[in-house]
Amino acid sequence: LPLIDISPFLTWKASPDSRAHIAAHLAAACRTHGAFYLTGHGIPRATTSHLLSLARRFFLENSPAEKAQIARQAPGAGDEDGVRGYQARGGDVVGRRRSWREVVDVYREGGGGAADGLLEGRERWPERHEEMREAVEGYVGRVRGVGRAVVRAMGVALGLGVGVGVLEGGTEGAWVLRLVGYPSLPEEGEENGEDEKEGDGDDGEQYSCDAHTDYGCVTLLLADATAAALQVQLKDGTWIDANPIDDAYIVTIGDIMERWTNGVWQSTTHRVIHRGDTYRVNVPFFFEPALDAVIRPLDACIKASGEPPKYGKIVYRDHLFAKMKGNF
Ligand SMILES: O=C(O)CCC(=O)C(=O)O
Ligand SMILES: [Fe+2]
Repeated sequence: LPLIDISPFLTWKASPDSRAHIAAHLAAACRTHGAFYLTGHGIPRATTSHLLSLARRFFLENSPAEKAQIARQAPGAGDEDGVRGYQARGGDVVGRRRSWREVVDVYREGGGGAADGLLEGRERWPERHEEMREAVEGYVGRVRGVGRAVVRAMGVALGLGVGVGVLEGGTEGAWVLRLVGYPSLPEEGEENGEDEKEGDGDDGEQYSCDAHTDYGCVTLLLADATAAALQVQLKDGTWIDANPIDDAYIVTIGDIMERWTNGVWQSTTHRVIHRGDTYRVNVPFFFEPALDAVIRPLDACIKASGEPPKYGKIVYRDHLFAKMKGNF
């Protein structure tokens, strides 16, 4: 996968030439690979490694009962909104398969404005997870800035001059942060004593996380050093390992970006097959449009695609809530 240094979009001092240079690389990366390594993001290594190690400790050092204290609840139970919190292995479904992983989902607070209270909840970090709450909040403050820089660069890459509509109108975008823990997949044929469908596809293959595209705008993956786990599908259908590079994010394109670009950039199909001995930890950050953003193919992209608009108009909130209700 290509390497993109985003630093010219994070400082006022960068020359227009340096930005144009990066934007040209970015355009090629998004069109041909749909994923890239992001360097020059400016988030200290201490911040990212602290968050990864807290996530690892959360998954490995808490009992199931302790984790269940922040388990996802049905919408409407207390002030729960049915999307935040912990899901044990087997709870999370991607594609047609149960994932072989445990997750904690953290959403921006502030309400979704849905009649049924979806996204109206608050984060619940029990006292003993205070350090985690602080680390997540501090990290989100920084990684959102990187997300903004990426979409600003994408706007330039698409010839729009501004950030692909994400920041239009000054409305603050939505976001989701996920802490993910991957135990190693069981050996082939090994009896795991549980629901045999778990992690097990129709084709007999096992996946830690089945092939999918992310539903939002762009995803910034902060992963530990585990190699041979995440795979990205190239446009010709072949799968390649997207192994982590020290201090770089792996960025993938989501469905919203495909709609905005009228398919000039297609959302990235990816999956996880983790057979290594170690417990893998990953913290994807999903950088999203504002909930009230109206998403339709952008005029410049319709022109560039040389095709009529392929996607209708949607409001991001409706798109997101439909995904949430279908458990993605
Ligand atoms: O664990 C990974 O590397 C990817 C996770 C992922 O694709 C997701 O949670 O959407
Ligand atoms: Fe994903």
